[in-house]
Amino acid sequence: MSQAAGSAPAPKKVTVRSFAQAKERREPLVMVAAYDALFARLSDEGGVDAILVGDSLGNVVAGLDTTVPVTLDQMIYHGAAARRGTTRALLVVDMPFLTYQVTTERALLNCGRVMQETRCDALKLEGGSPEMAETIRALVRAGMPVMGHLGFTPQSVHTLGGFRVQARGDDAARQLVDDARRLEDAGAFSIVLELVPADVAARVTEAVSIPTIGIGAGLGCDGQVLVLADLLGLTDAFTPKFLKRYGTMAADTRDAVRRFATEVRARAYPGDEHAF
Ligand SMILES: Nc1nc(=O)c2c([nH]1)NC[C@@H]1CN(c3ccc(C(=O)N[C@@H](CCC(=O)O)C(=O)O)cc3)CN21
Ligand SMILES: CC(C)C(=O)C(=O)O
Ligand SMILES: [Mg+2]
Repeated sequence: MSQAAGSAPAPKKVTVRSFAQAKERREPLVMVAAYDALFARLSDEGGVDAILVGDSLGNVVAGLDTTVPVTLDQMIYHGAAARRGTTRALLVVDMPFLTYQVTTERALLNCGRVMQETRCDALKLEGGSPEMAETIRALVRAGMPVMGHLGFTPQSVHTLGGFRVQARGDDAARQLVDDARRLEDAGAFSIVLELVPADVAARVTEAVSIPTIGIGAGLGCDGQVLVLADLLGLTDAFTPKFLKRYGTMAADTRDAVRRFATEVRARAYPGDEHAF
């Protein structure tokens, strides 16, 4: 395709195919979780490969303790907003609790609604049971790309007994490898590995030909994901070991609000230059 003189080449749109190629070429994949057009656009411009409309929006946006109460309508609202800010990155939407676990038929209908109403590129589902694999197989057959999610699966926090590292020990590690192979066999194009020992995540990554995206899973994964608000330093009460903050936006925001308040109270804002 021709290119206007002087303009930078248009970055190629990321697809599930380019995800597979990244693993073959050993090029790390970069994903962030973002929930609206504003932060999706900034992430897209920052050059991420994928934007996840995560159900972590329950924690970050809605002030909940877990992702369990997040609804399908909420995911659709945020997914459609994030779509409007995303041009290059692959847009993935988390399916929320109980919208895909009951029957394969209900999963197909709910996932289809999310794809049609948000125009996202793919969906993410938690879990690696044989039942979940069969649901994923049906979704992929119907034309819906699926990213899996293993290790700590936050929608099961109550049965897992808290926010804890998973697959510690040889039996649990073997189980995780089996689950990952089952998801690959069912047609998942990628797998998030959350809160897993680094050596176990590396074993899983070697055992499957689809890319693994880690969060609290070490350097041996094929890519990394963080919640954008966390990496920006907006969520300063959230302090898991895996988190590295690349910004100080919580402090920056409080400071900016304080300065605005100070200037309003001092009648220093608006100045003549801000008035008509
Ligand atoms: N803002 C935000 N960021 C996230 O990464 C995130 C959410 N929300 N909500 C959904 C899930 C929940 N997540 C969590 C929540 C708590 C821990 C946590 O407390 N981790 C301990 C593990 C302790 C252990 O077992 O050793 C840690 O120190 O990392 C980790 C991930 C990740 N996801
Ligand atoms: C942390 C990522 C993987 C996620 O599932 C979310 O943001 O909801
Ligand atoms: Mg999630």
